[in-house]
Formats: sequence, structure tokens, C-alpha cells
Amino acid sequence: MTARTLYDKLWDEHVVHTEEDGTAVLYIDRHLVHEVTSPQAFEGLREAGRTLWRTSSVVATADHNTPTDGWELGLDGIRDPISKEQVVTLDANIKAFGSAAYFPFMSQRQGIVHVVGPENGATLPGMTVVCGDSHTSTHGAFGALAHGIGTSEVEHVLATQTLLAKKAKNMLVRVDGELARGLTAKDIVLAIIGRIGTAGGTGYTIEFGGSAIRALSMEGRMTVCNMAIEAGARAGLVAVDDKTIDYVQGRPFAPQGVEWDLAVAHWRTLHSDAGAHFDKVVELDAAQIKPQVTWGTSPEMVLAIDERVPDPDKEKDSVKRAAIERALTYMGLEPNKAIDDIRVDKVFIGSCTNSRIEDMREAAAVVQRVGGRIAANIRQALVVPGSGLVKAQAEAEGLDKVFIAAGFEWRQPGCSMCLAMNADRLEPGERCASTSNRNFEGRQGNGGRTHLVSPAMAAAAAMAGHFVDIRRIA
Ligand SMILES: CC(C)[C@H](C(=O)O)[C@@H](O)C(=O)O
Ligand code: SF4
Repeated sequence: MTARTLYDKLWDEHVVHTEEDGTAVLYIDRHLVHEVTSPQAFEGLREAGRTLWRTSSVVATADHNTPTDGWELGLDGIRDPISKEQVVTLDANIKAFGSAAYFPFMSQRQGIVHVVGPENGATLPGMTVVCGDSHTSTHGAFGALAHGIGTSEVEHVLATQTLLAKKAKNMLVRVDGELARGLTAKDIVLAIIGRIGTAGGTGYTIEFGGSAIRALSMEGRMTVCNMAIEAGARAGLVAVDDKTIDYVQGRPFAPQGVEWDLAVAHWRTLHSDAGAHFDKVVELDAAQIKPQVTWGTSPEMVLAIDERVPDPDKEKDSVKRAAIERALTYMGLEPNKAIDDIRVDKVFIGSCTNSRIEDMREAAAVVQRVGGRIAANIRQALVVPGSGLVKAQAEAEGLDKVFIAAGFEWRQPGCSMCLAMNADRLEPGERCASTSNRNFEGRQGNGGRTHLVSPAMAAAAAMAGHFVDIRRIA
């Protein structure tokens, strides 16, 4: 048999039918649902008089619109009427159509859908996983074929358990070697995007491999796959190994007993075969990666902490020069400014990229190591765990106390300041060190300025008031 990539295997296992033009009908194992992209899909089902094809595939939660404080007010705490309606509508739809699990607003296991899925074992190796959300790529960390879909596709999957899809090409991003102290998965993925650009992965499914990826925890692998979409690839993948299987074992949705043994035997095959063909291979040396900070309005506008903001006058390509000028103006930055000279107003530690327990630990460790309180120029420093379970675990470890003692706000789970869909946002002109994944204009609030960094770098920026080289602290 010809050698196949992990992506080839996952694809082959789920294709129900392929048309002559290559359009395939793909069977979907897990459908994650949140309140923003599901209302019209359920409405479509209602209008057509349809029910769910397989209720047991649906796992739902509310995350984008939910407030991260004031929970004692209940639904009244959601001030924006459209946000509130989406949360209430999800409740009604899940009640009417059913699901395998629903973690509603304020329930103990509520959280960001991409944190909730894996931690409940709803995301398993070998699955096809979809959600009406571009960061569904996160789940590829488990050796699952996972990608975002649009609202009309959400309806299609709810009704038929299948999706029309065309196979992407195979790309391997291999990161070998050892990271410097204090560096994390976030630095790896930002460095990858800095190298290949936000269109570098367009048309591909990216498998992340190499010793530096192997060395990452499942949390770290999720951080990397989360941002595959920011590199243009709808899906990212990491091969299954012992860490994957250990992480999954014992979670509520994980198989048990004989089924577990059978599943593990299958999961052990979920890696690319030796000699499998990749259409494109990119290699990075982990030892060369430095702490990463984005300076502009696209994730590919990223530099190392010891570099300087670009000077448009040095750019010969007029299109690129214009893009740099525009980004610098929006970001309120002077050309050639040293990255570690950039002062921030707010700090956000959270989002589906970096709100898992390991992220909380890394940030808290930096706060403890530096000691004292957040810098005087920091107007607000938010720590937002990705789920109620992450929050409970962090509190059991006393991390909340570390943050609060230093002047951070310890919030309830949700998407929070990752995007301006709830009360957590930047005011015009405010500058934020953020552990999220997008730094587009207005992403964290109209006129807000986002610098994407790792949790450790964000915590260090909160303590210093400006970006600092985490290697000096770690
Ligand atoms: C609201 C949702 C559709 C969107 C996405 O698809 O990613 C959001 O989660 C984001 O991160 O921009
Ligand atoms: S945390 Fe941010 S990136 Fe993730 S799903 Fe929510 S809004 Fe999208």
C-alpha cells in the first residue's frame, strides 16, 4: 500500500462518496456548536421540518457573547440585546433539538468551545470535528480532522451528518530542536506564521511535526493547531502519541473498557507513514526561535523581542510599503521602535489559543518570579480561564490568588477580550498585550491595538508595563 499522510488517512476513513470533480461527502463525527453561528442553522431545520441526524454528535456551549463578570445578575448581565438573544436562542434550540452535552451560560463546565471539547473528551483522535468557528483547527492537535464551517454548513451537518468538501494538499511543518527557556508553543506558531505568512497554508492541511512539536504538551499542541487558520490552513494536525492517549483517558466522552482498547489500537495508526508524500515541507529550528511579538494588524506582522518595528522607507515593494505604513499608523507606532520599548495599556490572558491550565500556570509563574504588582501604566490586566473546569483547577492550585494579589482581574470563562462581542474590550487607541490569535483592526474593540504574545510574555508585560524578553525572567 502506498504511504499515506495522517491527513490522507483521516480523509479516506471519512469519505462517503466522491464526485468526479473531487467534491466529496465527508462523514462528520463530532459537531461542536456555539451561540453565534447556530441560530440560523436551527431556524433552517425548523423551517424544513427536519430533526438532527445524530443528536449524540452535538456538543454545545455559549462562549462568545457571555460576560466574564457579574454572573450574579444572570442573563441580565448580558447588556447587549443581540448577544443576550443569541445565548437564549441556543438554550431554546438545544432544548428543542437535543444534544449529547450542553454546557450553558454559567454552568460549571461552560467555556470556550475549543477548550470544552477536548477537556470533556468530546474531541477524540481519528474523528472529523466541525464547528461554525474558524478556530476549530485547534482540535487537530488530537490527530482529528477538524476545521471551521459556515452557518449554512452547520445546518447541513445538523441535518445530514455530512459535509461537502474538497481535499486539501498536504503540508508538513517540521520544528526540530529545543526551545530556549521561557519560550512556548505560542512562540513556535507565531514564528511559523512569520515564516510562511498568513496565506502560506492556503489550500493545505498542515501537519505539525518534529521533535519540538513532540515535546509539547497537548495544551501546547492545541495552541499551535489553533493558529493553523491564521497561517491560511483550515486544518492543522499533530500525530497521535502517548501524550494524546494519556490526555484523553478517563474524560467523560472517552471510550471505556474494551472499546477503549480497540480505540487505542486504532489511534496508534494515526500518524503519517514513513515516506508519505507532502506537497510542501517547511522546516524550523526551535533553538533559533526567540520570544515573538506581533507589531501590526496581521498575525504575520511578527518580530522577535530584540527586533525593531519595520521602517517603510526601507521596503522597496510599494504594496508592502503601503501595508507597513497603514499598520504602523493604526498601531500608533514609529518606524524603528524597539519592540521592548512598546508600552501597553491592557493585558489579556485568555482565548482558545491560550486559556488552558498550562497557560494559566505559565503566566502565574512569571508573575510570581517577578514579584510585586502590575506596572502603574497598566489600566487593566484580565486573566480569563478557557472553561469552568480550567478555572476550578487553577483555583485549586492557588493561581487565582497569585494573579489577584498582583492586581490582575480573575474572570469567569468565555471568549472575553479576544473579540469585541461582549463587554470586555479595548477603547480606541488602547494598546494590549494579548494571548489571543488575531490582531486585525478593531478586533479587540474599535481602534484597539493588539500585540499577540504568549501567556508568559503577556504576564511579563503586565509586570513591566512594556514588552520584555522572557528569557531574562524564565
Ligand atoms: C464568531 C466566530 C464565527 C469567529 C470565528 O469563526 O472564528 C470567532 O470565533 C473568531 O475568532 O473570529
Ligand atoms: S476565543 Fe477568540 S478565537 Fe477563540 S473562538 Fe472565541 S472569539 Fe474565536
